[in-house]
Amino acid sequence: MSALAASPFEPPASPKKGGLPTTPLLEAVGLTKRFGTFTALDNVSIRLMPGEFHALLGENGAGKSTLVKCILGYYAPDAGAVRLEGRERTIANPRDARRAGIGMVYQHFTLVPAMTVLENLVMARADVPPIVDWKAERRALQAFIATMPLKVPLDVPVHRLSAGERQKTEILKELYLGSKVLVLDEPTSVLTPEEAREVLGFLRARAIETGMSVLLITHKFSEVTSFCDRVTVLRRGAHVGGGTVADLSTSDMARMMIGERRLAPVPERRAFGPSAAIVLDLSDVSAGGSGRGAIAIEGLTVRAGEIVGIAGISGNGQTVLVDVLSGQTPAEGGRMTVDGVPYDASRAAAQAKKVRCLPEEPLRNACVARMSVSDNLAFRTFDRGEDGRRLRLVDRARQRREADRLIAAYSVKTQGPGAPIATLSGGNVQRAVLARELDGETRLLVVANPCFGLDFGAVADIRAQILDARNRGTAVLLLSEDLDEVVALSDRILVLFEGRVVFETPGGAAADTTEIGTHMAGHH
Ligand SMILES: Nc1ncnc2c1ncn2[C@@H]1O[C@H](COP(=O)(O)OP(=O)(O)OP(=O)(O)O)[C@@H](O)[C@H]1O
Repeated sequence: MSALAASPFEPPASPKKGGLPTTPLLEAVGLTKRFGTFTALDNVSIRLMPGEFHALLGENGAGKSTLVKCILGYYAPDAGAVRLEGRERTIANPRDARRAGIGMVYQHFTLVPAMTVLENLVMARADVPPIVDWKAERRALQAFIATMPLKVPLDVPVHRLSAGERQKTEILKELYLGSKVLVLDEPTSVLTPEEAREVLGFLRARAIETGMSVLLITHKFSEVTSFCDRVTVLRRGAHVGGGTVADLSTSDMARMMIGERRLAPVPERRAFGPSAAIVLDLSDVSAGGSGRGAIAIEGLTVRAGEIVGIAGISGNGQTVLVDVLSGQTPAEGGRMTVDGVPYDASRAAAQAKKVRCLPEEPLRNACVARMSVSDNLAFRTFDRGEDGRRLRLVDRARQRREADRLIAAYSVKTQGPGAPIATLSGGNVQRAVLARELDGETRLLVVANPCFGLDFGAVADIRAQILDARNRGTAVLLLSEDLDEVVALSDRILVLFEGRVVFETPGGAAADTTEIGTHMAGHH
């Protein structure tokens, strides 16, 4: 690593946490990371003071994950250094980071599903003895948990926990392991608004109390303004601004993130009367056995030119519903039709009926990670000619032209159509899959959490695309854990609770979110 330059920082934020040391707990100076000829991180510096809650903002692909992966030892930076409490430290791998007291909570869970919370927490320790004294461990852990306002059941296997409980367990694990610097990658995306406030409020209080520093990667300005002291903004791999949150408005931060670029305007809603054709019709559809997440849907219809939003806390049947509609799980009973004809969700039926599906976690569920962006964009059409007829040989040149067109039309940030899709940032994988599924004529579109992990500019783009599809007459079934999104996009909202539709209400301004929330929580 290069010699350290003087750090390019303004003086630390106001000394409101009197008594805390003034040496930064962690300082990354001039970090640069290249992938081939592409510079993902260009001379970026960031400083975390003890007790500070620091937000890391930037569009999808700005370099946020690359920065934290360099700090945590997943990547070796090409230049720059990391200092801990004023001293330069080489963090060559994640284990070094753990030893140095740097922990991270990822968007995706890292707990072992079959093990209990207790087992997960104990086994995560760097110094697990060969023979574990479970009684003593339990006592120690119980004493630790008793001091924590976040509660999780110790003896329940992780796979039985709700998404919110798992997220809390991940955070407790980091605290139990004694992390002094905690990096959180969009931790609230799986939490209800209430849980999000609970978790962030708790961490903020803990930072002030213990001097721990928190680095929060987020796309939600409300989390920055409510919980964070300072912010660092990245754009195209470079540090483009930052400062004390109290001195910045959300439009200041937005401008740092995207410059003067304008957001996609919200398309006007075209009126389709109540007589528009019913496209999707489910009656008495059951699937998923009798366990958690199973569905038993008496009736659900979506008409042409209508967005029907499914609101619900995750784990109430959304995944099984999407799996049934996309042919991943067979329905165990009931009847499913598209345009009045029985529908079995096979690839042939989906193609014939122009049904498209965007599952959640597209990199895992809708892509082959090691294949190129171009191949992934072509999955739906690779064996079809321009006239839709089946081809015997794949037309590579056409596939490449199509990939170039989709990459441009949907602003997918990639080093080129030949790059493996796994090298794209999370938000850009989402854009690529949406490009594939939204392009062309669509009769029925099923989308699950379409804006998960997207920056605010991308959210505006994607929502506009979904509304445009509706205005062209596509029937849209939108499943989202983001209630604001369901309300904003839907013509009609259904609440899914324990696999059943328990409530129906119009969307938009007419929707009463408190009433919807009550039904989501199971109070009918
Ligand atoms: N292993 C890799 N190989 C090649 N390019 C990569 C690799 N990892 C990241 N990149 C590129 O570096 C850039 C920064 O990606 P990064 O994941 O850090 O963005 P991000 O700000 O975390 O985005 P998001 O908000 O979408 O998660 C992107 O253009 C991405 O394609």
